[in-house]
Amino acid sequence: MVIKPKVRGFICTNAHPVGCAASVQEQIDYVKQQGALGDGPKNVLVLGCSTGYGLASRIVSAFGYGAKTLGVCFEKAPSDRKTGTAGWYNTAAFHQQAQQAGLYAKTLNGDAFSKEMKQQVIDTLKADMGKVDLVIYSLASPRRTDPETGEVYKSTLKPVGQAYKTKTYDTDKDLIHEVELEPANEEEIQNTIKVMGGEDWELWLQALADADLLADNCKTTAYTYIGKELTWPIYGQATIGKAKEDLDRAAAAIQTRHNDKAVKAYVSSLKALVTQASSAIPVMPLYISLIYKVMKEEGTHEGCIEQITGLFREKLLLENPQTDDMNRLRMDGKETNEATQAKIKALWDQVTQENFHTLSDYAGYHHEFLKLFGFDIPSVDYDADVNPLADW
Ligand SMILES: NC(=O)c1ccc[n+]([C@@H]2O[C@H](COP(=O)([O-])OP(=O)(O)OC[C@H]3O[C@@H](n4cnc5c(N)ncnc54)[C@H](O)[C@@H]3O)[C@@H](O)[C@H]2O)c1
Repeated sequence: MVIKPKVRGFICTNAHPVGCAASVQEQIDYVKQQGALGDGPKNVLVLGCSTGYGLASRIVSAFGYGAKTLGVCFEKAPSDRKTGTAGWYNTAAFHQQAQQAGLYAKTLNGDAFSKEMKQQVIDTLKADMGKVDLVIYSLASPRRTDPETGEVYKSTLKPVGQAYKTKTYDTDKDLIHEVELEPANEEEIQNTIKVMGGEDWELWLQALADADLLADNCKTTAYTYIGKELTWPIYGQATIGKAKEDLDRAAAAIQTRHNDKAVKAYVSSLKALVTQASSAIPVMPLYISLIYKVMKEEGTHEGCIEQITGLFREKLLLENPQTDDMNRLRMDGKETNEATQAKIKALWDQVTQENFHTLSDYAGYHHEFLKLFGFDIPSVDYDADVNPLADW
């Protein structure tokens, strides 16, 4: 099968197995180039392990620290006629590399919010790995089925309190235009918290504790985006921000609840990057195209793998890491500092349909977007016939 990108709106509906493998390889190579990372986790559970920040966390754990990794993801398998999702191919490529390197890796594909998946993870840990010393919570999902009631909750991306009018960039139509986003009602806010808040993170830690699978001094982190004034109305202070605030509550609750094991639970704030999750958020493609421009000029541009390598090395794995006043680990300083934000704000105010492609790094954004699905990678021959089937 010859596979070319099929982009629909903010998503690409297919993926390239060879391209995904090349992009996983690139991340592994980056980690290996860092040399010895020192002492680290031995048994890592990564929830949301197949793309974006979760995949990078898994790669750093395995190839940076030699850890055994158990991953959970929600991906579609390929068939003879249809490609699998990028996360499927990334996972297949990760397994191939891990096997070659003699690293234990197992991945369970299914709904991480369900009781069944928690049980499968527990059974796998008991059979193969034993207690975990690091749990990464990196799920990004538009919906969640409550494991007790079966009710399905959907998250929304809306401002809170008042309507918000802003510039946005429509990647599909190549158009800068104004959007007015209506504020969420209370039910929409609560539903978003139910999906992207901390409840499921707490349930995971509780399930592991009940099965006696938390190692002493186990660390756990969930990822957040805090951002600044430009993104607050649609992120930090919006429905998704309310859900992320709930992670702060959950982190404190996890530490108190699992104090007997001296569990350390942190929310880690990462920088804005092109991932499947962020491309779906209004305003983010415009904002990210502008920060790519500014941060590349400043020499501070980073991708998922650089952010996560830094997080592990400089913060998460330290005994007493520096935190902000909410006990969060901050890796977003190069984006959110006043000087960088001022440059982005200046571009933001100037940007129009006419100057967008020169003022912003949309070319860089678009390249990264295609790369998420294994496309636009120079070393890959996209005219070649490839086998869409892959497994792990
Ligand atoms: N992308 C950014 O700019 C950014 C910035 C800071 C923080 N974050 C946060 O990082 C976390 C990960 O986001 P990402 O951007 O890497 O997203 P992503 O879309 O690349 O990854 C999401 C992962 O969750 C898995 N997943 C989704 N639903 C699932 C389910 N029901 N069961 C099992 N697995 C499921 C997917 O398979 C995938 O592995 C999120 O909490 C996000 O808010 C993202």
